[in-house]
Amino acid sequence: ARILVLISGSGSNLQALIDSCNTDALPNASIVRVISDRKDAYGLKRAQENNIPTTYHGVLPYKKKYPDDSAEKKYEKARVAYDADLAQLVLADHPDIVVCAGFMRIVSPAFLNPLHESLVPIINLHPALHGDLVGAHCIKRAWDEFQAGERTKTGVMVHYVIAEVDMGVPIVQQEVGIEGCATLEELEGRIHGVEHGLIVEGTRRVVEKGREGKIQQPFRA
Ligand SMILES: N[C@@H]1O[C@H](COP(=O)(O)O)[C@@H](O)[C@H]1O
Repeated sequence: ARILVLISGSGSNLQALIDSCNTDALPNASIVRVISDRKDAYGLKRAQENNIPTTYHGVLPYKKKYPDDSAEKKYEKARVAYDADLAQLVLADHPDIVVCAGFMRIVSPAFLNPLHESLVPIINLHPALHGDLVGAHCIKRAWDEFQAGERTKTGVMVHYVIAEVDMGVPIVQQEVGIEGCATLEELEGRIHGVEHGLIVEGTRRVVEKGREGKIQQPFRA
C-alpha cells in the first residue's frame, strides 16, 4: 500500500509508521511522501533520513495572493486555494491512504472532496476519544479537568477525516487513564505512547479495507 503522511511538527507518529512499514504490524506498505505545512518540522528530517520524498507546502504565498480583500475574505480564499493545491499534490502520488499524523491544519471541503471523490481514505490521529474533547490542546484540557476532579480518563483515537473537526467515524480508539500521572508531561508521555501504536493499527485496518475494496463514503459517524 502507498501511504502519504501529512505532518506539522516533530513527527514521532510518522516515525512509528516508518518503523512499522513492512513488518507484521504494517505489511507490504511504504510511505511514498511526507508533506508538511511547516518548513521547520522535525518530521521532514526523519523522512529524509529514511529516503522518503518530502514536500513543504506553506500557506504564506496564499495569504499574499488577495491583497485587496478584507482580512476575513483573504483568509477564506487563501485557505480554499491552499487546500485545493494540497489535494492535487497528494493525488499526484496516487496514495492508497492519507494519514494526518500531527497535521495541525483544519482542512476544508476544497481538500477533502477531491480525495473523497477518488475514494482515497484520509485518517487522522486525535489525542481524545470520539465526541469527548474536540479541537486543539486536548491533553492539556483533559489534565485541567482531571485536576478539577471532573474526569479520571481520556483517550486516543484514529478516525476518518470529514469537514467537521474530529467527528469522522472512529477506526480505532483506546482509553487512557489519567490517575497516577503527577504532571501534564507524564500524561503527554502516556498519550504519545498509546498514539504510536494506534496510528499504525488504524492505518493497517484502513489499508486492509482498501485491499478488500471496502472503502466507501460517507466517512461520517
Ligand atoms: N495532533 C496531535 O499532534 C501530536 C503530534 O505529535 P508528533 O507525531 O508530531 O510527534 C500528537 O499528539 C497528535 O495527536
